[in-house]
Amino acid sequence: MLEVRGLAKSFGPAALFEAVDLDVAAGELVAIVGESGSGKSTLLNIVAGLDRPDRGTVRLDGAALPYGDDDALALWRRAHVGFVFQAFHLLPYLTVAENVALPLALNGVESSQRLERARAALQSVELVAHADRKPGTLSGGEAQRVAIARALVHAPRLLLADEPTGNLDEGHAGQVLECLRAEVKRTGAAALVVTHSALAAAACDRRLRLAGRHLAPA
Ligand SMILES: Nc1ncnc2c1ncn2[C@@H]1O[C@H](COP(=O)(O)OP(=O)(O)OP(=O)(O)O)[C@@H](O)[C@H]1O
Repeated sequence: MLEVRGLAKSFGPAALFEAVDLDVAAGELVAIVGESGSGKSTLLNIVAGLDRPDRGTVRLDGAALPYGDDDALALWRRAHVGFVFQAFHLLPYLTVAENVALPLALNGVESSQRLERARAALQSVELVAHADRKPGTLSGGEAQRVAIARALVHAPRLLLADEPTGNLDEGHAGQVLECLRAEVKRTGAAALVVTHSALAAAACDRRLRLAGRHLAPA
């Protein structure tokens, strides 16, 4: 479903990576590991349409990302990508359900349908009982499960997670990884998980290492 071919990126004279190839199937979780500074987040950002490659192509369901057109790229990202960040990035002044509904508003879903879909997404991550609370009252693990519900509420084809367990202790990390895995399998999204955590990498179906400017099985 996700098809990356010959991807290259440099900042300045030294190449961060070159000729990166990557395929991710529907419902598959692939971990990207590698030393700090090897370019994992940059690779994720290029696949997300937040950054552009110097060379190479990224295709989703056969369609190439429109890197040459800012407006088309923003629309593509909004419709097809769900993002989970290390620091959750929930808006503190909105309720949990309102946070989860945000991607629906951005994608033009009618307001009458948004709350119902947000509650269904929260049901999937077993947090519907917390729908009316503010994010500040949740544990880290709960906050990240809300972020997973928000990332998937608009049924994106691609789920991208950058250090999703980086702010969690091992117990919460385990719950979040179980949730992430179950949700990816349920929705059939293709998932890329950038991580330094052996626990998180082990929860994925495959592990790839970015090192020496190339991506290879870990
Ligand atoms: N916009 C930018 N301009 C210049 N250099 C950048 C830019 N973005 C990233 N870099 C550099 O590219 C290198 C790779 O950064 P990146 O964040 O992709 O690495 P990473 O493998 O995700 O690291 P970490 O594991 O520490 O998060 C770093 O040396 C970083 O300073």
